[in-house]
Amino acid sequence: MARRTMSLIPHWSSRVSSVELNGTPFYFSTQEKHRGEEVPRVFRENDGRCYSLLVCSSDTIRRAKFYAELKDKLLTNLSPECHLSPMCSFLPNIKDSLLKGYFLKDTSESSSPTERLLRDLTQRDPVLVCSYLRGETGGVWTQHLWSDGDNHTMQMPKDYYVVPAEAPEHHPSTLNIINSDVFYSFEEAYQVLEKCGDIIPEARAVLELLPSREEARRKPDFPVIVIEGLDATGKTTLTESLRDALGASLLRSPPHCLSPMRARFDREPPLIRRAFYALGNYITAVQIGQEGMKTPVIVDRFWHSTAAYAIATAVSGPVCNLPAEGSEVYCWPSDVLQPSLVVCLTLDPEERRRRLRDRGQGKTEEEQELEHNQLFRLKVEKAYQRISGPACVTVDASPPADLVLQQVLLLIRGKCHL
Ligand SMILES: Nc1ncnc2c1ncn2[C@@H]1O[C@H](COP(=O)(O)OP(=O)(O)OP(=O)(O)O)[C@@H](O)[C@H]1O
Ligand SMILES: Nc1ccn([C@H]2C[C@H](O)[C@@H](COP(=O)(O)O)O2)c(=O)n1
Repeated sequence: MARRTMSLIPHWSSRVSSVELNGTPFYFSTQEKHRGEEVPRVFRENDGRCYSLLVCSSDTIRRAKFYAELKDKLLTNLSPECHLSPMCSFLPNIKDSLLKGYFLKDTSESSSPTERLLRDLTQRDPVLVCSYLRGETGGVWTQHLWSDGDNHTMQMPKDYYVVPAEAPEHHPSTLNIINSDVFYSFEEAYQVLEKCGDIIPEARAVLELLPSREEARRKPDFPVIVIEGLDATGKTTLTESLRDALGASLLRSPPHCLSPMRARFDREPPLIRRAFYALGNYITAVQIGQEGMKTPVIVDRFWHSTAAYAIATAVSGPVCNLPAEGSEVYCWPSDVLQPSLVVCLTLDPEERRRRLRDRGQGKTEEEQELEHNQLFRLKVEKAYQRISGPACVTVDASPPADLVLQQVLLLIRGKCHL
């Protein structure tokens, strides 16, 4: 913790903080001198005490695990007069500079219980705490960075004034996507699961099933057609019909061999969960390489799904917060086999809900989230459309199943000479 804190201090006053109040971000920064700026929105009309908690550790697994637990830990131990809002701190436009945490307003009578809890956290956990004090007149607020538990002699910077800051050009939640949410090489995803081996036994089981990097890149002789789309858009129905119509092999990502471990990884924080799905694509790629030497191959979900769901989860707020079209975030990894054609099935939300209802099966938490959260669904669809190399061809899946099949067969015949 101390090493990570120390490395933050030289750039401390260049950092911008964002606090989300009812889904809207409010930005503030800090500076040594006060030049008459107004009080940032989050501190206005505030008669409570304010604190910020940012999770920071150079150990990425520890950081991800602790952030995932922090909210529950705070809600369980803080008094009901404490109000938490999601918060982050970042260096504008600097990749990997995002720190996530919570902003805490405490309106209880005594500061002691909250401060005792926060002090305990700084001593045991990878968290950086600041308290904010209102000046006598209420016209200025200052930020005080607490020293961490294991380094009492650390030279702390002086208190800073907090002032409003402009919204950044790129939404802060996009800064850490690469290799935290989306993995662009086998090595990067492998390293995450390798580091988890001691705490998640299933991670070791996954590593044992992995192929070599060369195997995952082997290009088959026959065309490879990937079918993508949200849950219940008709992927299973279509992929099975395509298999029969083309005499093709049918594969899926994640592959069947990972099914016993999947539920465990679905409960893990995004860093670990996404590394699992990323590695699943490399196993499927090897199977494609083998089957594709004998027959055409149809694949139910592949890298488009892994990237689109990860990006949509990582980026908070509306669709316009997503990285713009052409961003490197949407680029296909150079070590994953490129399909000949990717088809993305789309369906209007009402019909999708009807099909989900009719099917009535259990769903992953993320799929339940999709059902409830229109914004998330729009972000997944937009991310699908922005992924390039190969891009996906969108097909309306609302006609009857045999018509959807005919339309996709036409696309395949046009693109793959089958
Ligand atoms: N073109 C269609 N018209 C009407 N109903 C359809 C059509 N295609 C599929 N369905 C029905 O919609 C439901 C969902 O289809 P399916 O299981 O193929 O979707 P899926 O995309 O594979 O879902 P998941 O990703 O959750 O596995 C099923 O009950 C299926 O019979
Ligand atoms: N290649 C893949 C396949 C799936 N996922 C994730 C994305 C969703 O959370 C979920 C959807 O899968 P389904 O319920 O349709 O089996 O799995 C992924 O990240 N990469």
